[in-house]
Amino acid sequence: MTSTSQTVDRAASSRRADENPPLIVSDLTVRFAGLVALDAVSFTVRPGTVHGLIGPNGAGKSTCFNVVSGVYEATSGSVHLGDNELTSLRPHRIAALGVARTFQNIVLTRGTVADNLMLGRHTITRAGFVATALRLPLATTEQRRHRARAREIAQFVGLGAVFDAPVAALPYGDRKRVELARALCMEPRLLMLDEPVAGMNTAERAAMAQTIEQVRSTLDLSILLVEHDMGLVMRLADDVTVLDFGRRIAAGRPDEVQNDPEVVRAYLGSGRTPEHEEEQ
Ligand SMILES: Nc1ncnc2c1ncn2[C@@H]1O[C@H](COP(=O)(O)OP(=O)(O)OP(=O)(O)O)[C@@H](O)[C@H]1O
Repeated sequence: MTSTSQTVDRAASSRRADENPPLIVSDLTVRFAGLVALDAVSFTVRPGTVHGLIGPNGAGKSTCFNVVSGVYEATSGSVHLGDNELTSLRPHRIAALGVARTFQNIVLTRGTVADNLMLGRHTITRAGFVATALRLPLATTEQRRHRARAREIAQFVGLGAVFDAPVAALPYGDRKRVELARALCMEPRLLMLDEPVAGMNTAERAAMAQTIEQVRSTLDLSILLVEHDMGLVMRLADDVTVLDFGRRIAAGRPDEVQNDPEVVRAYLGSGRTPEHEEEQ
């Protein structure tokens, strides 16, 4: 383990054991006008595990992400992070409980890597806006502490050398890493990764997979992973839930669901197979 991951690890292990609760999705239903995007979907992300949420296009994966992070309202059902019911909360309250997400289509083009990572720290900054703007001593000390932590996290995901560089100047793969680092800067208990390797070339995918493995083995958090690259899901996930037309059609270990006849049928119906999803 590198000295950077030891530092990041120390911060994570200083948390209490009960600070990594399960995410429990129960009978979640979302309707848009006449369309049922999610139909009584249930699954649990066990603490400290990687849970893959997969399915063909339009299966309901993003809808599920959007409900968990508070962007969409559930029609019925519930989402709990430990004892906390998330379905009635606004996105910033859910983020404050330790749920951080990355976005499929990144739009990071402004500011430096450091600026973007400090946005992630914002949810856990105690000093108020006015105190920070007036550069009051306590706020200045806290800002310095947050910046040091942001730099550690940048180093952890391999962005240490470009910490002060403008995001717009970075290659695509590194911008996806900024998105991951921004989410990690929120010190999440649940990290939701929405297609973390979409649009990447083979080398970038392999490097990102390694980084996610390192995040998982070093930090005390759970990961909910939506990804079309089945190779990545099979490599990283402990459990997998498969959706099709908003319904859960299979759940279990990656090797179990990959060979499930209903999963194969769903992917064949969509014109792809689970094994070949990454080649789309
Ligand atoms: N805001 C919305 N308004 C109306 N329909 C929506 C909305 N968001 C999603 N849908 C519909 O809900 C269904 C599920 O979409 P969703 O984006 O959740 O699927 P997905 O599994 O994430 O697909 P992909 O892999 O293509 O991202 C689709 O039929 C989609 O058109």
